[in-house]
Amino acid sequence: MKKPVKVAVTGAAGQIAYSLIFRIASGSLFGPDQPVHLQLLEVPVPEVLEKLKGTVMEVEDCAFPLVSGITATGDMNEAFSGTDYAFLVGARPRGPGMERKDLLTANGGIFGPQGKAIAANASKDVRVLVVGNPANTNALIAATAAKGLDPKQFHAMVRLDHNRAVSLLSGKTGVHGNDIEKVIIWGNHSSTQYPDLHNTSVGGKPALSLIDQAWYANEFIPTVQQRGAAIIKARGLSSAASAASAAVDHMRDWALGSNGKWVSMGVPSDGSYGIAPGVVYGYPCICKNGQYEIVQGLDVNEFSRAKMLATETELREERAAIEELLKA
Ligand SMILES: NC(=O)c1ccc[n+]([C@@H]2O[C@H](COP(=O)([O-])OP(=O)(O)OC[C@H]3O[C@@H](n4cnc5c(N)ncnc54)[C@H](O)[C@@H]3O)[C@@H](O)[C@H]2O)c1
Ligand SMILES: O=C(O)C[C@H](O)C(=O)O
Repeated sequence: MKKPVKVAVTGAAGQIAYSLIFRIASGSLFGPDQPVHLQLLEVPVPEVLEKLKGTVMEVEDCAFPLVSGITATGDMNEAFSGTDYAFLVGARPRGPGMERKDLLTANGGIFGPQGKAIAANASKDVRVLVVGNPANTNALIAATAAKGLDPKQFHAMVRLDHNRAVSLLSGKTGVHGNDIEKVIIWGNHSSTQYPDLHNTSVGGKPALSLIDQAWYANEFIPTVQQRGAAIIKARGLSSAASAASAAVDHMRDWALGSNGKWVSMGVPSDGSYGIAPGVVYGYPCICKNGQYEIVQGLDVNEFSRAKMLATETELREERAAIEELLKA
């Protein structure tokens, strides 16, 4: 048996965690031969910790062969002790009629202290995926606070949008998602994100040769951009199992490699494609040997450039709005 890896999940009594923890424990993340030690963090409020206890009891009752231990705590230093992989999920979700950036004030304050606690306690190679909204700017806050770690160790999740785009295109073309490649989500996990099909192939053919431009511009893009709101309207709660699934996809590809495939990841901009350095921006990435690289050299037409800039502008505005948190 391999040595267990330590996997932290924050917001561990919440609805995404209720799916995510069980996926990690069952081996969906690292495969059937990798034991995991679960580190579950919640707010130090007695009723919430009691609820977390209930989740832990259920994990125990699954008798998962791969779970080597469980730490459930309201103390972030304990939760991030020796962590190899961290999912920062704990944050308030939006309700109907809200944009995700409306959560910046409520949630921004969570991620600085957690970034600090990760830098102080986690493995120096820790990989952190921020799921809590607004995910891109929260990742920037956490990375900035985590002195001594590389900002590239902090990602934001746009994989749910990527998976939504694949699924929608699959439904339209009748080709299984397995045969759809090179979808890109550029920018923010928000309604300004740009789902780009200019490089996408569907069953080996260019996607844009199979769908008409009007459907792409007027149906496909807005549907992907608004899918989170559509789920909230239908369920009365924000997406949970699909978010957990996307989080597993993101972390697995980052850690184990994407096998040459393009995957969309919110990563700190290095200036690629003219995007402001530092903002956490959705890019097409290829992962290998535990590292990611932004796909370079793509042609960007005027249509795409305008949309990439719109989402970059929103991210700059979010960064300006929390400037004080970046200094703390
Ligand atoms: N990036 C994405 O694609 C994506 C997708 C879905 C949801 N989300 C976001 O994920 C977040 C969680 O969603 P949910 O549905 O699980 O919410 P939820 O309300 O069911 O659970 C959130 C949990 O986080 C806990 N929490 C709050 N502050 C915390 C802190 N400082 N430390 C540890 N735990 C803390 C709460 O006590 C709660 O139990 C929301 O912000 C939501 O908008 C992001
Ligand atoms: O839309 C939301 O607020 C939740 C989540 O970010 C989603 O995309 O489903």
